[in-house]
Amino acid sequence: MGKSIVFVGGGQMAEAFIKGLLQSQEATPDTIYVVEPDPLRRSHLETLFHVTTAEPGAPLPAAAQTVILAVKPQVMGGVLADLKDQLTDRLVITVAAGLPLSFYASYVGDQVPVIRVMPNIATLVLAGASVLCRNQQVTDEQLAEAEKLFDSVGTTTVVEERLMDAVTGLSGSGPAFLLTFIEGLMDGGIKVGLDQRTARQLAIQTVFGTALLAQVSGEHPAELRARVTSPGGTAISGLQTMEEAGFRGTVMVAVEAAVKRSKELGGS
Ligand SMILES: NC(=O)C1=CN([C@@H]2O[C@H](COP(=O)(O)OP(=O)(O)OC[C@H]3O[C@@H](n4cnc5c(N)ncnc54)[C@H](OP(=O)(O)O)[C@@H]3O)[C@@H](O)[C@H]2O)C=CC1
Ligand SMILES: O=C(O)[C@@H]1CCC=N1
Repeated sequence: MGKSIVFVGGGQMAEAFIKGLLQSQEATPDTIYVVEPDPLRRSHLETLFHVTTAEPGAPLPAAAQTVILAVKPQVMGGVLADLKDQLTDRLVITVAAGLPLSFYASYVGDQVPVIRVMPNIATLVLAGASVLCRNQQVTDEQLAEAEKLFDSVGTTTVVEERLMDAVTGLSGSGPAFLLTFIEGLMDGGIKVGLDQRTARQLAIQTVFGTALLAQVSGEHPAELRARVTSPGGTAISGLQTMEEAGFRGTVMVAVEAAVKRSKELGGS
């Protein structure tokens, strides 16, 4: 990309992006500027990535054409109220859950190009799943530029805005569900006598390898699962317990609950 980028908010998501952008060489430290109130976070990011940081209130660098808003939805209104005059000539990219494009227009007007993104935490290891939508002011060139940015840290999908809450429930919140599943696998292993280190390694590699298999094969998960499930074997015994406990339904309801919360955060 080569042009400078401002991150407003230097928390978990900003850190994931900065790491990904630097690792993929899509940006260099001198092109990244982070606005963050917490001095410990600022110093953490400076030490780790050699980027420039500042407290909120300092003017944003004039050369930065792209501003990535990475603060919590609950504080976004205040951030936009403070920055609105500095956002008019830039491309605004927001990663906040829930907030619709109209929310940004209510602060900065409807002439500012805004791209709404739902990334996920796997961006940290260049394996994120980002989903984008745009307002009418975003040109095809700006969208392509944003896609390139997010492609550098994983996959990018462009959707209509009406689907953003749905993807927030699935790919945005999904890592939390999967990590809980990994914990469950680990605890199961520990319960039957494995040490923690072995249980962790096996749980993670099993989830990783299975996801890779599902991706590479292109087969429906049910077809792959049938291959692991020998008649009268071990897997079918475990699967029966999962079905009896309503595991699949619980996962579905978890996605739905996250979607509901995304809608609430967006005010609907
Ligand atoms: N974490 C995730 O997996 C995902 C998060 N998101 C979205 O990304 C956004 C950021 O989330 P996440 O990184 O997890 O949150 P964090 O709380 O880790 O990061 C937000 C940062 O913004 C800082 N901040 C608060 N007020 C201001 C301000 N006025 N100006 C600049 N920075 C400010 C906070 O500082 P302080 O803590 O001192 O208040 C904090 O360091 C959210 O909107 C979330 O919905 C989207 C997808 C996945
Ligand atoms: O929990 C959250 O609100 C953020 C958005 C998606 C994942 N984490």
